Amino acid sequence: MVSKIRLKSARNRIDKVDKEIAGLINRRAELALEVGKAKKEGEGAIYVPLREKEVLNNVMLSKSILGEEALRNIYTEIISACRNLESPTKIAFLGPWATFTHQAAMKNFGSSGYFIPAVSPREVLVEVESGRVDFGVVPVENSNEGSVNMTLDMLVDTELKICAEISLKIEQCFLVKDSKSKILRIYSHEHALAQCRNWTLRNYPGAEVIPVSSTAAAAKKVVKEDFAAAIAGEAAAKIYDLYVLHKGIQDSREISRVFCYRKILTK
Ligand SMILES: O=C(O)C(=O)C[C@]1(C(=O)O)C=C[C@@H](O)C=C1
Repeated sequence: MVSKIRLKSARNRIDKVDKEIAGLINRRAELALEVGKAKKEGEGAIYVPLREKEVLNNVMLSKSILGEEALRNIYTEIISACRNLESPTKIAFLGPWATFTHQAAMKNFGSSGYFIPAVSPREVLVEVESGRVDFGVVPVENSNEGSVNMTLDMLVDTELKICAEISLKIEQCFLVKDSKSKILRIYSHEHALAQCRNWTLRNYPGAEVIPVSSTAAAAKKVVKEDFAAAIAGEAAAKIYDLYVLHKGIQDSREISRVFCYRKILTK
């Protein structure tokens, strides 16, 4: 009985706090709109990575029992929504959906905005050059595999400007449709298969390992086929509604990629 009363009382206080938080977020959004209007008058860029860093650092000063990562994630989303309110942001990335480039783009921009997958790094930059999108996100380096030459070759020719670098810790996951099913085939991009080769041999020695064009393509295969698994990032599990059977299965724990995106210099 006592615990029921405590529960009810704590929930009532949560409801009250939520109202206050929602009101404060709204106040913040109104201020962001004001900043946005001032920027449009002065022709300043809506997206200011340095200012966003400053805001996040400022927030991190208030220690939270939620921990740094949780607080950062919450604030990334608040800033993302405010930025998108000032002006809707269009972001092209090397697709398809759920690639690590997509994950890096979301890590940097939050989830507000329009994310548009492109088939190659060249197409990403063409989209930015044409002004159809505001930003492009392309992979430039993978600490395990080295530089992504397709991207580096293009960076020499383009007039676009790098406006941020994004580092992402690659965490490969083993995705299945049914957690109890036997696994006969494992699909993924050749890089991801290489990153998880020892783990795969140890855990699924009899399974056929099949390279496909991307980790997202692997996830799509698993949606359609039985007895199959995909090696892909966690984002793919969310997008394709798959079950994460194992997480962090890459052989080297330190694999990370650096991404950059470039904004058009003059419009
Ligand atoms: O301070 C600004 O320039 C804003 O537009 C506000 C804000 C924010 O929400 O804090 C939003 C977008 C910018 O990239 C930087 C910060």
